[in-house]
Amino acid sequence: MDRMSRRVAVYGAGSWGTAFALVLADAGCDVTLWGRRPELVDALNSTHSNPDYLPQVKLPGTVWATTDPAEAAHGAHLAVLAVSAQKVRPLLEEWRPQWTPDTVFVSLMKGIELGTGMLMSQVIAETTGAAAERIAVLSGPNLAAEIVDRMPAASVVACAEERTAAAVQEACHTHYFRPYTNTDVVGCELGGAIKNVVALAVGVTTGMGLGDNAKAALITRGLAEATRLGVAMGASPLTLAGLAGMGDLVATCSSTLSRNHTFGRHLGRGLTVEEARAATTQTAEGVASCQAVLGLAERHGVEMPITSAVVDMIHGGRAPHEAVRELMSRAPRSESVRR
Ligand SMILES: NC(=O)C1=CN([C@@H]2O[C@H](COP(=O)(O)OP(=O)(O)OC[C@H]3O[C@@H](n4cnc5c(N)ncnc54)[C@H](O)[C@@H]3O)[C@@H](O)[C@H]2O)C=CC1
Ligand SMILES: O=C(CO)COP(=O)(O)O
Repeated sequence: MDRMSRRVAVYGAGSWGTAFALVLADAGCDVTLWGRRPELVDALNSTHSNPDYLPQVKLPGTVWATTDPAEAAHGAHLAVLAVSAQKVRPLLEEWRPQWTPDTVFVSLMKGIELGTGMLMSQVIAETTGAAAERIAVLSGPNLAAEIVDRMPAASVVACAEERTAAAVQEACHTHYFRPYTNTDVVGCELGGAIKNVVALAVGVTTGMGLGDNAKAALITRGLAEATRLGVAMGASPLTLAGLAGMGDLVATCSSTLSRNHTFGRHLGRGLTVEEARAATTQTAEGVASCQAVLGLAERHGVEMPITSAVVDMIHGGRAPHEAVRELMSRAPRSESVRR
């Protein structure tokens, strides 16, 4: 990357946008972090911390926050998107004129758009007009609260154009953050979105006190669901077996830091969906995206019983113990059945 391209815009000053701004700054980039709330942006600039999401972070002086999206875009060759997946479309439409024909977009978002069933890379392509060579996604086991403590983590940067993936990899490679490249964008995005749904299911069984065998079964069969849908949509099963699939399943389904896992635990302990929502101040993407994932599964003729159970619990009023009973009483089958 040339000198100019060391300027990066990160949109979304929530947990992951803030943590990734730190990674980029540690990798030598000058980062402008866009946030929508002036009081949070002021706090970021005056304290170099993020009191609302990650008070423990100490951002270096090369991270500057702004509420002005045009200021964020100015001179930045990378536009990193870290807002909630269901909220990004109108923002991209509004901001489109601020980017240049060279801007490379990097999605950090792990969700599928409700209504359209589009992956975030597809939403970016449709709203900005950018070609696939300029759209990358970053996905992997990357809990923001660990990253800001500079604890070791690996991730995947995927782009149809290997050189773009390599440029993004170079922009965010630090001594504690190790990104791999991949050209399988669909596999990486599906892995990131579906692990959130599986983490909700694991959270439910954890909240119900159903033990580690249940957790292992959900993680493994959740991976089977992700792989079936991925293959039907053109992804490589190896991608789902990698960091963006299995890796992120392990992190998210094991960690109490995960918002999806925590939301599921609330349900498993007997909270209603509304009570769980009220207890969750940050984005738990699986809550909305589970419906979009199930829609994709139906469109592609793929069975996803865990996803279906999560949709039933969150959007259909099904009690957790009923969902567990239904999953366990499904007709016996071979482990190798593909669809
Ligand atoms: N937190 C984490 O550890 C990780 C999160 N992710 C993904 O990153 C994405 C962002 O998640 P987080 O930063 O964790 O969520 P968050 O809840 O901490 O922050 C969400 C951000 O989106 C913004 N936002 C929400 N609605 C908006 C709207 N209508 N207009 C403008 N901005 C709006 C919020 O102001 C906030 O800056 C999600 O897709 C998540 O799955 C991916 C990897 C790790
Ligand atoms: O994606 C994540 C870790 O890789 C964060 O998971 P949650 O969104 O469930 O907190």
